[in-house]
Amino acid sequence: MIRFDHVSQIYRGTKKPALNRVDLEILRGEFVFLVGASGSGKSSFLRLVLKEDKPTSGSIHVLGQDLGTISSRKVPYFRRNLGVVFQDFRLLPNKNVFDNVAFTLQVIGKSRGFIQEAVPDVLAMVGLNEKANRLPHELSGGEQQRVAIARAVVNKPAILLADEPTGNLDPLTSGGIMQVLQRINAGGTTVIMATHDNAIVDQMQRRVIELVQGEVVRDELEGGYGMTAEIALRDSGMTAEIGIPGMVRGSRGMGSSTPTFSAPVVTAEPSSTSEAPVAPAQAPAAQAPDQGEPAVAAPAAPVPAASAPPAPLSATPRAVDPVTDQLGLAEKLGLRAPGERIDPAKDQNVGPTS
Ligand SMILES: Nc1ncnc2c1ncn2[C@@H]1O[C@H](COP(=O)(O)OP(=O)(O)OP(=O)(O)O)[C@@H](O)[C@H]1O
Repeated sequence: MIRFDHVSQIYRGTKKPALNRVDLEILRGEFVFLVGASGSGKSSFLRLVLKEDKPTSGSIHVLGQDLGTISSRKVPYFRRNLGVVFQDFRLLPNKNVFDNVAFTLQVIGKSRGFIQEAVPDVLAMVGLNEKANRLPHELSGGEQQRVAIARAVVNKPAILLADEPTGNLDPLTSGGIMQVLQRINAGGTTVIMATHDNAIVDQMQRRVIELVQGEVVRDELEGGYGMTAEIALRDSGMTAEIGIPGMVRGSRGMGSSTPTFSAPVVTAEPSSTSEAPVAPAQAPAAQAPDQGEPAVAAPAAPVPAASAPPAPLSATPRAVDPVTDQLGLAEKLGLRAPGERIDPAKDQNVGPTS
């Protein structure tokens, strides 16, 4: 599903590779944590999967396509297979929850009927069906992240890329977000999550790929956060305890005491706009536990497998252009090829009918 062959990334003006001869394969349906100290190359990896950057050397295959040969005209179509979630949510502040999620579908030209069915389904999946008419600023941080996740998966992406999705949330709220991501993964979507959240990684015991200075130093099927990454985390003062409902905090995974390299794991295939993004409602440390965090509805069906608005993944906190209009944002998110037109009739009157 995703294969990196000898991939290196050296940014212009730098000497040290952000990624250094990375070889790995991620199979359909896997849940993978990307861990490593700040600057170890996690976001660079995600940007390459999204074809937001081109590697300096090596080849990348995603969903059977050699990213080196996809024409720029086809990139927006390729990206519709990928959903992306960010630490800072990036919701459209003047649109309600329904319309934030519907926006992705409108941009790719889905019919009003499709939107009216798909959006409530995905909002129920993330536990927000009661809040379809709320504006982002009327939601807690955890709820805003659920909207962002709903938007990312409403078009059933095969792959969900999450760049520190719990980075702005308190531990309890983070646990709720992880439940949602687990549910999405259980529906068959491959999830790749870059994180500094050692407690989540230790608790989930999923595949862990650890990067140190752009090199894969550990690739474990059921790993913990790992000592190298943890030391870096401790030095930065960013540690947390979490509680993922239904999960017992287990012992550390092998390799947590000493970073070891093991061959990439093989797991079984699963069965199966004028608005700028809104910033987190509260600062991470100051945010109170998400009291209104909804109990998430049981998955009625496998979660829709593609497309978040693949917004650019950037290494540093992203500056937001407040004057970006919807058309510009859609193009920027890679949902539409530059110059591609959409039917304006489909762009209007999308919202809950009740
Ligand atoms: N656009 C860029 N131009 C130059 N250097 C870059 C660029 N983006 C990233 N880098 C450098 O590449 C290295 C890897 O950065 P990257 O953002 O991938 O790390 P990261 O593991 O995601 O870090 P963090 O956890 O802080 O988000 C760092 O040394 C960073 O400074």
